[in-house]
Amino acid sequence: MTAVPEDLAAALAGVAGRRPLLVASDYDGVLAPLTDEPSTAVPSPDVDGLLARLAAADGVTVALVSGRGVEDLRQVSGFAGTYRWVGSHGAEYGGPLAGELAGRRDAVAERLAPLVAAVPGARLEVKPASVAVHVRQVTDAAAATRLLADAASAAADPSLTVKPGKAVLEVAVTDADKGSAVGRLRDEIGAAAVVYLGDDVTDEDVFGTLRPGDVGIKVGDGETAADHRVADPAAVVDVLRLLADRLG
Ligand SMILES: O=P(O)(O)OC[C@H]1O[C@H](O[C@H]2O[C@H](CO)[C@@H](O)[C@H](O)[C@H]2O)[C@H](O)[C@@H](O)[C@@H]1O
Repeated sequence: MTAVPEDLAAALAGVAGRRPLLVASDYDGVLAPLTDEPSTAVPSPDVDGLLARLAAADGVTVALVSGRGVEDLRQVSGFAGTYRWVGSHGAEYGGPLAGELAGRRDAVAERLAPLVAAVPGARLEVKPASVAVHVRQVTDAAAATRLLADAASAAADPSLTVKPGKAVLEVAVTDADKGSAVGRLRDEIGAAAVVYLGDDVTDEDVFGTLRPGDVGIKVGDGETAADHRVADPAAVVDVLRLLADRLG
């Protein structure tokens, strides 16, 4: 158990009385520690219970906002609570994606596959609205950097959105972003305040939209527009527990 930084504890105490309250979180690197293989990135056993406690509080909505597709996120997380599920960096919002996107995504995958196949350890992940080039298991750092640059060049097309992340580069066939998705949730719920936790570049799209009285929490190192920071997913568990305790 780690101590929640004092300024963050005070901010959580401030937000705990506001309703409706939206508590939204990224998944990988926040609710689940990063792993070499995406299918093994599972949360600590406490996380679902804490999220469920938050979601059970009157006037509180819990949302999972991930770069993963929603089905993948449901499976890998094993979460069973009543949450809002937003996947594919916001492209999957309130239901599955239009089928016509799959053809465009497959064309991107076809373009990137030979580049990935040429680099030992690299992997291509085909998701509902994007293709991700993973280099976490590429041992040659220069080859990994080159591959990400080559993939970005191959995806230089105004109809595509390139999203860099942790040991990954995603090429999306929509221009959805997490900031717009959280804004949409905020409006839909009429949220008086938002708590958002994230660790990666794509989460900065959310931190940049937060308003006075909201609580943005960056997990781990790196530049951020968030006002608060904790070290890792273990510290996130403590933050969720403190907030759940505050909500009663
Ligand atoms: O928005 P998130 O929920 O954080 O999802 C972002 C991406 O997460 C996954 O990749 C990342 O986590 C993997 C498992 O720990 C890790 O191996 C990889 O290096 C990370 O980039 C997922 O595979 C992607 O589809 C998500 O977009």
